[in-house]
Amino acid sequence: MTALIEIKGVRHAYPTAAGPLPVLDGLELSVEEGGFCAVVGPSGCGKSTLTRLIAGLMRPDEGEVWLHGERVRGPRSTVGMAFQNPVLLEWRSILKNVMLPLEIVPNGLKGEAAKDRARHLLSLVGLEGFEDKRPSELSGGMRQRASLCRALVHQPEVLILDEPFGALDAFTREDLWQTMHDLKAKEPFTGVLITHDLRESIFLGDQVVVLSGRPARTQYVMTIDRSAPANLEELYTAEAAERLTILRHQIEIAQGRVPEEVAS
Ligand SMILES: Nc1ncnc2c1ncn2[C@@H]1O[C@H](COP(=O)(O)OP(=O)(O)OP(=O)(O)O)[C@@H](O)[C@H]1O
Repeated sequence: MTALIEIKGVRHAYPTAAGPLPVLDGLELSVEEGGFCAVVGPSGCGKSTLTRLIAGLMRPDEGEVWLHGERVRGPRSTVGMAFQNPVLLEWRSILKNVMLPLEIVPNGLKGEAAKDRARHLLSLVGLEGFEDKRPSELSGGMRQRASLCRALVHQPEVLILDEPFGALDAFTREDLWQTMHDLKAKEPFTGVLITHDLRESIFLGDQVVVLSGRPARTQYVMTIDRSAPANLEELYTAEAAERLTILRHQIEIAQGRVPEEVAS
């Protein structure tokens, strides 16, 4: 396996009226091709900044970001993104919302091929029959499913998910977690998931990275074997409870609520 995403010694500070605000401090991250990395950390530690760096939407002050052996120096169409707010365009049908990236990326599918691709993805997430609806006619969970299809329609190398399930109720969220696993089995991608939900991180990730408080560095990395098909029942095992305890402890360290030596 080769690393598809490599982040090496990334440092970044935002200029503010009060002077530079250091956000990332020597961050290291490596995600293998086909891997799914869940990133957790205290609020405001720099998680979204990390996603913007991977997508090439900004460049770090120091350090390097590599995607598939190429240094990231600008925005890349080979990255798909989905956010907590699905931001679908109300004047377009669900099908046309999903097709949007194909109109923007160079060499995207056109015409019937584009429609077939969008329809295929919508059927994979259980939205067959909703292609002609407007976004406001769908529930929040359905809109988020459509947004996932839109993020994947141009077969991006990397799918970045920034708290995509954060605004959903607990049952819908768990449904979407299972949908993510089904999607990944049929539409393989390399994923980075930003989340505040530790259960989500261990259910979806094969790697969970805990960032320290701001300025963030990589504080702790947990790897999870994903060779067996995912099943929500696995969240109720002793192994899951142990993982959650470890991660909760790491978050407390990151928040400065527990000294590092107490946890180790
Ligand atoms: N463009 C900007 N200019 C100045 N400061 C910024 C900018 N973008 C983000 N920040 C600040 O940088 C810090 C990190 O922001 P970021 O959104 O990356 O954190 P986060 O971990 O994703 O936050 P949250 O967990 O609350 O979603 C925050 O203090 C934020 O206010």
